[in-house]
Amino acid sequence: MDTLKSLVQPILGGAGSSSMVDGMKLVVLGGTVETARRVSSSAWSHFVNSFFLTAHFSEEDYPYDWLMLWLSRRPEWQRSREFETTTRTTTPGTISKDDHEDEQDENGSDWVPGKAKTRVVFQPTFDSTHTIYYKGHWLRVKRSHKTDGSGSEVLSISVVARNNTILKSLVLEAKRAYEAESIHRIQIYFADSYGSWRWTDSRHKRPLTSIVLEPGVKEMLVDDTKDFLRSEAWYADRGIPFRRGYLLHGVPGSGKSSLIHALAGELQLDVYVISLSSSWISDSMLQTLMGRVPARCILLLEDLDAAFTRSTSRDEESTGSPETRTSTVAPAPISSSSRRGGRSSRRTRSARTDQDKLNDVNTLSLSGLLNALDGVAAAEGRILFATTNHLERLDPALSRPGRMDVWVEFKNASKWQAEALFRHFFPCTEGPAPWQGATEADAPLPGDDAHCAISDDRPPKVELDEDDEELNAIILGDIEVCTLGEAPRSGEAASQALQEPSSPTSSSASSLWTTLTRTSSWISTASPPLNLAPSLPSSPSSPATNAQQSPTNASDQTPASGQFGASNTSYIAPPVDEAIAKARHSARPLDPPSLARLAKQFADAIPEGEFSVAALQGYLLKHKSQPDAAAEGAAAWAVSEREMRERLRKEKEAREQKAKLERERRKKEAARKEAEKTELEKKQLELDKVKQELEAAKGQTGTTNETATAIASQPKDATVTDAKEDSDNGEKVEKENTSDDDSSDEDEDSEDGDAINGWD
Ligand SMILES: Nc1ncnc2c1ncn2[C@@H]1O[C@H](COP(=O)(O)OP(=O)(O)OP(=O)(O)O)[C@@H](O)[C@H]1O
Repeated sequence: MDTLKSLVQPILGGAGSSSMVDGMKLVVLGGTVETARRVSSSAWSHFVNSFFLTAHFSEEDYPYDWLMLWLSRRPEWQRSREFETTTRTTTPGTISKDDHEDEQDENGSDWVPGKAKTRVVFQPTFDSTHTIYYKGHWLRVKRSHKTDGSGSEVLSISVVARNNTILKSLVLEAKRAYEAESIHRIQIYFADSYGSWRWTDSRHKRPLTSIVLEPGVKEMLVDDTKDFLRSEAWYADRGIPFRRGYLLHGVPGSGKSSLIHALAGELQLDVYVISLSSSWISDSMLQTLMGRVPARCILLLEDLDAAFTRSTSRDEESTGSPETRTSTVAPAPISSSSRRGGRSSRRTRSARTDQDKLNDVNTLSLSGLLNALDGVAAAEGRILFATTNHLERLDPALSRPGRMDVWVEFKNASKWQAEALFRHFFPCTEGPAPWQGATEADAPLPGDDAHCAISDDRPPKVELDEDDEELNAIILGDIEVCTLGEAPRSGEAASQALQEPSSPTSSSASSLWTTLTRTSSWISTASPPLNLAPSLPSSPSSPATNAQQSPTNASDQTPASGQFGASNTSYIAPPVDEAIAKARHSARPLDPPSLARLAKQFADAIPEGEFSVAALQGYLLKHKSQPDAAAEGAAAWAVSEREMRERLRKEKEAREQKAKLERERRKKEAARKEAEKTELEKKQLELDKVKQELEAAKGQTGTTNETATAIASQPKDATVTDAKEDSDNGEKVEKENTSDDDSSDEDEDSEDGDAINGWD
């Protein structure tokens, strides 16, 4: 202290202010204490943290969602003094009756099914640590933002434990809870413009029974996809990429998307959707997205043709071949003629520039798409579904086996579909058949007495069973029979089956046969179970055989064969939900004969293959509580709908004709203006020429004047005449210079001016 005093003393000028010294003492003391406190606190926190195990869960990964759901269900939030409420759905999105058990609306009335209500969930707040007791351990939970600048969230869970078993158990429990919640729903992910998959929607599973397709199609798809999912080892053994592609093509509103939705529910797979018509989709983006789909999922490429519509629109001369389409993607070189300039080349250059700009924004090429589908980065185990309304626009390279193994064509509704739709739409007093509530694939098909149903008691996830001979036989039956349709290979039974479609059938039946034959010919190229050929004739009750028989059966359902209506047992109405049956918006349940009669009346009134199923559904929706009116009014609706379509078609044609005439008029106008311009240019050139000639004449006149002056000095007068023929108007520009005319240069200039004005 004396030292300090001796140091401070000179500064204070010897005044020796003791209060100043005391103040400084306090500052030094305080600083020392604070530093000691900080050091000890940091050391303590390091010491404590060294006992904690910490797991971090990033928002982009699935466990984050599992854990957030798990956390939101923890009772701790009821007591917590700090929590966050949100209506953002990161959970499977279920809003079940249970969620609303103790909810009442503002009026105090209970929540009713169908009434929209927003669920509020409680979550840990950001950047604060929450403590949760779990299985004898205290968990420290913290939500924060990543520090990498991405702004995405990370959830950190710490626990004092010797190993990470408790954390593993926590994640597993959260996963199970999540799956239990999502068991009745499918998760939809959409590709975003950053190359990531964003969870977008959670939808209730759509029962396959609600999809009305010709018999055999759904069954074939369900069997084929299930078989694929259980064949991983088979593919691996043979070195075949474990991927399968399905191409659903056909008219709009025929059920392509609905079928994929229903299949996803049936297979318990999430759906990852890429719309190829998105402007931001590029080769590299597609590659990234394909590499990021999980191993087991449905990857849906919507509007497959849209990508190539864009390509062709970039280059009208595109032939549609892969090379051409690919080449359109590369920036178009500016031709030498356009570099030269000139009006037309300038126009070309501006068009090229526009095209370059477009290419910069959108660089999806066919080769890029093909690579993404089956390149090294493409995920294994995924089921690819692609939809298109324009099959003809697809390149063969896209739809070859290996990329698109199974093709299914969707057409406008047949009479059979119309009847089935009606039966599905209106409730029936009779209870559901034993197989109802499972999948329609499990339900017997017409003529199938000993259908080998897949157990109703299915586990939530598709279990793989390599030794399922029955299923192998099913698939094999499809393959062999339908392959024989193109190249007979497998025995008498199949040959007979092949002959069946040649019998007179309805168009719907033959279309189905086409579908199955084409489909199965693809299947035959890649499906695994080849070792069971002899089992085909011995498995007549398999869905494969059903599929093989369905063309004939489908034809049996047509009015021509008298099987419509009451005797049509191939489509059984879904079970009646009591709540729906009682509700006012739904029709009173019909007894089976009435339902059959009305369904037949409805189907009879609907022309074969003229309206989409979506259109029929729209009509039925208008009469959802009046089945009689729906059946009776169907014929009139079909007529009015046809008339309306005809009117719309004519209006469209008229519009197109008008647009065409307008285009032609504009074209003519442009041509006229162009001709005028050319004419003007020509005149300008001629005028320039005349000017030059006048200039020359002026020079000559100058010389002549000199001569004239010389002559004028002579006794006899002389006259010099200069005349110019006007080539366009035939007017003659004549200039007379007499030898005694003392015209100056200015006079001649003014004459020139008059001549130019005359051109103008
Ligand atoms: N075969 C069908 N069975 C049951 N419902 C159908 C069927 N076809 C269409 N629908 C109904 O019509 C609507 C449109 O169907 P969906 O979107 O599946 O047709 P799409 O073929 O995918 O059409 P697009 O090609 O225009 O995308 C849905 O509400 C669906 O319920």
